[in-house]
Amino acid sequence: MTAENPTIDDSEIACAKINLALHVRRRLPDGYHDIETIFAFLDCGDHLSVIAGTNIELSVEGQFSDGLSNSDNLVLDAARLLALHANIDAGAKITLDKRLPVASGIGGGSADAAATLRLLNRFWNTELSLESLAKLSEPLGADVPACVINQTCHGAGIGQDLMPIENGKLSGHHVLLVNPLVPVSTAAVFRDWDGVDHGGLEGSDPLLAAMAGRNDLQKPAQILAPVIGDLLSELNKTDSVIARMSGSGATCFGIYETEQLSHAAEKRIVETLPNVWTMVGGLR
Ligand SMILES: C[C@](O)(CO)[C@H](O)COP(=O)(O)OP(=O)(O)OC[C@H]1O[C@@H](n2ccc(N)nc2=O)[C@H](O)[C@@H]1O
Ligand SMILES: Nc1ncnc2c1ncn2[C@@H]1O[C@H](COP(=O)(O)OP(=O)(O)OP(=O)(O)O)[C@@H](O)[C@H]1O
Repeated sequence: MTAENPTIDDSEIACAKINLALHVRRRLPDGYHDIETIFAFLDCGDHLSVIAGTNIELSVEGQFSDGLSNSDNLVLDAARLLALHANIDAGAKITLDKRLPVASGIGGGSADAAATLRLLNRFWNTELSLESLAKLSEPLGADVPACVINQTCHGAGIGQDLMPIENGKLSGHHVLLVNPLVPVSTAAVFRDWDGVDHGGLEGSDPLLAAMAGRNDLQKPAQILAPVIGDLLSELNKTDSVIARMSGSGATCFGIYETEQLSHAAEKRIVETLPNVWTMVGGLR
């Protein structure tokens, strides 16, 4: 067993998260916001692996490792949180292969923290249920519990009141992610939200609810990163059933009925837009 050739038990995918719709309802006294959202997850993302070690250590590699710390990282926060909670003096040498752009609205650090909890829960035999891991993860960030659950969920509160939902009409669809390689700060985007409650989500089928919904953070994000408008306009020219910004941006996604259509859209997008990062995946 090596980090280069991990067995399934020693590795975990930090699946990219998208917000099929994101309605901001209210600013809270602590500066956070009540939202209503539908989280969905791709079957691809960052890769984590672990081997035995005396201390909890992290090494970061991969396309987006530049500038990411191996000492101040959500992966380490998650590992320490689990060790403390389980009251164990365990070590782990973790490797993070960073494939998702940083500060991009698709989970990133949140998905890494969540994957760390699932991975170490197996590696250390701490045997917490997924629901307990999700609860434990709340202090790590608003998106982390949903990333722990790692399946389509309705989210309320600050995004941590979760209800898993069936994929319904979304089943079998594929997703194209497009990021303009411009980092966007989540806090800055929430700060510029217009402060108006435009209403909640309607309907229970995630695809239909998403189609009827919106992303209230698009406007403020697009002021910070105008290129979001170009991404959406190009995605809308493909065969997507929905094209929308995810989270606080700047990543936008298209949803397609087949894998073939998602790859055709990716080809078109990279031919049209210079300097974008793309990823295609199935929905979990
Ligand atoms: C935009 C979303 O990605 C949608 O799923 C999330 O709401 C953000 O989740 P996240 O990145 O895990 O957020 P955190 O790391 O907890 O918070 C980053 C910053 O975003 C703002 N924030 C986040 C979540 C929320 N419901 N309201 C907020 O106002 C706060 O200013 C906070 O300081
Ligand atoms: N493992 C990690 N991967 C990415 N960012 C991390 C990680 N650990 C800590 N961070 C910090 O978290 C910040 C937010 O990055 P992240 O990629 O999680 O944002 P995001 O994609 O906007 O997430 P979300 O969709 O949850 O809002 C970064 O500026 C980075 O410094």
